[in-house]
Amino acid sequence: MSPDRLTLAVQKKGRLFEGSEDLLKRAGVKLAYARDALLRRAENMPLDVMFIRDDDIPNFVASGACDYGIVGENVLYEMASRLPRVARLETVTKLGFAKCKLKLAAPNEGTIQRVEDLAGKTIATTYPGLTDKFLKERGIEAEIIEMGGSVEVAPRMGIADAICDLVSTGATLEANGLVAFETVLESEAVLIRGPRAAQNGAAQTAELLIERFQGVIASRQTKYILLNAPKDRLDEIRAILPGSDAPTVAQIVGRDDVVAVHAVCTEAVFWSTLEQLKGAGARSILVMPIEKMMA
Ligand SMILES: Nc1ncnc2c1ncn2[C@@H]1O[C@H](COP(=O)(O)OP(=O)(O)OP(=O)(O)O)[C@@H](O)[C@H]1O
Ligand SMILES: O=P(O)(O)OC[C@H]1O[C@H](OP(=O)(O)OP(=O)(O)O)[C@H](O)[C@@H]1O
Ligand SMILES: [Mg+2]
Repeated sequence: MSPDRLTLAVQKKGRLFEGSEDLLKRAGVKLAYARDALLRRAENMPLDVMFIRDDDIPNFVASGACDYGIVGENVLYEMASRLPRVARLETVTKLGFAKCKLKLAAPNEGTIQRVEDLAGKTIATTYPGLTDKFLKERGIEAEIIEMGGSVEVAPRMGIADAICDLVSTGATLEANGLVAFETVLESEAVLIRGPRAAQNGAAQTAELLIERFQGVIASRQTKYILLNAPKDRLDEIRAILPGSDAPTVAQIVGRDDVVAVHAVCTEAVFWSTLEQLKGAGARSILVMPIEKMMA
């Protein structure tokens, strides 16, 4: 691998792939077309993107095979519990996608309803390191059964009494007659940096890419709001605008009682926010996405 090109490891296919691809695209990275390639070069910057299985990403980065990686915190911490060099990896930034929780769950209306009930029981999981750490911290002795996937079927098949697995909507748990009773970890995709990244000749590219990633993340829920506000209710309307400290207030030609307000809102704008604004007298409310942001 060229020392002057930055390397970034991302998941080849799966739940992290789409978010990683979207982030790169929004950050202006143009990847050269290559069908089923393990490595794709960026056409417009000295960057190579390596497509691998997510479990391999922390170790690829920790060993210096790649400078950076995009991986779920769940996999990062699980691997960190097994490999000291992974435990030393630096998390550069959270990326705001692939949000899920690692949870303990057991059959509906069974005898396991809280963590203490796990003593002497069996727990199936793809995350033995994280599960073990959680149980040890609480002084509970239980047998951990490692599985590669489809963990939710384990109790029904008589393989384990409980499970420790990822949950997002909860649909998979429900479909398998399971109920969660404890959260072990809250996880999302993160950007990790390896020990050799700083020495790479393309460290400047990394700086630029990280700044762009942070811009993409910040602009995701940031919205630009335009509205007309009665002058005498301006303070009330400003207080409703989510995460906006300095809106622009402009005159409207021919109107003395109403002003135009332009605001960048850094927190989520819901339908209920618009209803509140309308209730405070705002009219002609427009909410627009922001494509790019740089501080
Ligand atoms: N239901 C979910 N909702 C949101 N994020 C999830 C969900 N399930 C998993 N994730 C996140 O996405 C990551 C990848 O999940 P995926 O199911 O694609 O993994 P995998 O099958 O182990 O993939 P690979 O073949 O790369 O090893 C998980 O480690 C987790 O961080
Ligand atoms: O709470 P839910 O929204 O139902 O999501 C949870 C499921 O999603 C993940 O599996 P995935 O669908 O990625 O399949 P996999 O087991 O093959 O990785 C996870 O392992 C759960 O099984
Ligand atoms: Mg995996």
